[in-house]
Amino acid sequence: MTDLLAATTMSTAPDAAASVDHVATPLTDARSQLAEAISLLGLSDGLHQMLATPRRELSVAVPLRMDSGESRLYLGYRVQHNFSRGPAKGGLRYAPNVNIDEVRALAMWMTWKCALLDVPYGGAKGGIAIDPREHSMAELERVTRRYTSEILPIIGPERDIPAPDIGTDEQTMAWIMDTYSVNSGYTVPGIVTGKPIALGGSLGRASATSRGVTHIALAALRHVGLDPARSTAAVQGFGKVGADAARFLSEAGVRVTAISDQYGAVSNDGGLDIGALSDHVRATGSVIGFAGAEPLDGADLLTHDVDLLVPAAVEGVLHDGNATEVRASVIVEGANGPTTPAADRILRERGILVVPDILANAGGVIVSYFEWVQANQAYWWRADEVESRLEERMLSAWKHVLGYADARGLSLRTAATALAVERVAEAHRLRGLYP
Ligand SMILES: NC(=O)C1=CN([C@@H]2O[C@H](COP(=O)(O)OP(=O)(O)OC[C@H]3O[C@@H](n4cnc5c(N)ncnc54)[C@H](OP(=O)(O)O)[C@@H]3O)[C@@H](O)[C@H]2O)C=CC1
Ligand SMILES: O=C(O)CCC(=O)C(=O)O
Repeated sequence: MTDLLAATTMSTAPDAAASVDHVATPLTDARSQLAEAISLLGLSDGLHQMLATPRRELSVAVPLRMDSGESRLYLGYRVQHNFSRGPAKGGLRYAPNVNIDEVRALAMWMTWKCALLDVPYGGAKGGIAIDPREHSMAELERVTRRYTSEILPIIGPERDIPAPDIGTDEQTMAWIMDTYSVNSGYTVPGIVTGKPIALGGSLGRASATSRGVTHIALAALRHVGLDPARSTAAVQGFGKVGADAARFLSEAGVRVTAISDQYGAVSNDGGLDIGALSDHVRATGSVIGFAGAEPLDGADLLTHDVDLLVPAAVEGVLHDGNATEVRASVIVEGANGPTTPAADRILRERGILVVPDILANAGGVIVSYFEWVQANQAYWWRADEVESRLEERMLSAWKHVLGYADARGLSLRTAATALAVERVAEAHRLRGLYP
């Protein structure tokens, strides 16, 4: 067995995992989840090695001329974890702590997400280690165009299709589409998803991840016997996913009592006014100081006394240091990788239902798939068509994962990962790539 798999196996052993959680990284977490699925499915070491290793990855140096005339250099990455079921697909992240191992983990999770939802893609992810808040729009445009030029040889509407993630948005996608199209000599709308509607984006993509999170959250609350209209929720992160998830939950009757961003949190036991909070964030850049709430420590949001917790920010926030303190009955992962394997074990022992990222936040990639299909056919769907097809896919996957988990006594994460890995393994076997 290679060192890679030896390390993976070690991190799944209960004793080792308990003692290494404080050094867990998204990549050790992702590999540990894969190892568990491989062992459950009885798949070979050879296939395990193949699925633990990205098929292709590119590291690029991205020079940026600042508005001041000064030059800076940023590191960027694009990792294509797997494309056995179709083109690689996944978001592009701009954040200061982006690194190759994080991008590898995020790309692997994309592979499982697409397989689980039966979207005909493999998994990819990209990132630049840059803080977008420190840059003007002109600087962000230059850095995006240069990064796109650097990764141009490996992306394409039939190869690898980027989309927004942390720190990027539809404007970023428009610059990528334009740079790619200029190099191709014609307009290629299918090169990215999550682009502006005016450039061939899909109605409903911007809010799709949050809509999907909400469908799953309402189903999960009902599953544990809680009436959403009498339930409370806390949401970590008030960005593209968290803000709309808070809004949709609130519209569905859930009382959202606490919300955080990277600067801290606010709470109101009577329920936060999400519209007013959004106005405050637009005006000030943070939830901090919102007049309709009390200040709350950002870390305390995760252990707030609520029925539903929606982590919708970054990886590894629920770990063995705080999982024993979580008071929610249901956790629905809007973010990718917010729960470490050690926290997963603690939460399961405590009877807390965790709906994993690869199921809960799949709404984004589902509507990205719809957008790609629409762009390729140059035929656009109505918003209600997009939304009803999204709901149908989310709830059908939820029932499938729940049934698989119940029948085998598994957690929802183990069930979802096993179902996804099984589909990817089948694609490898059918294509003759089964070692
Ligand atoms: N966008 C999408 O379609 C999808 C996104 N995801 C995942 O959802 C998560 C959020 O992505 P997205 O909403 O797009 O990103 P955004 O950049 O739009 O928002 C991220 C939010 O997280 C907040 N945040 C960052 N660090 C912390 C922290 N330590 N504690 C609390 N809040 C924090 C940010 O705060 P601030 O506002 O202060 O910067 C911001 O509100 C990521 O894990 C992403 O991979 C998953 C599926 C699809
Ligand atoms: O919409 C997409 O293609 C991918 C979104 C994404 O990055 C994710 O689901 O984590």
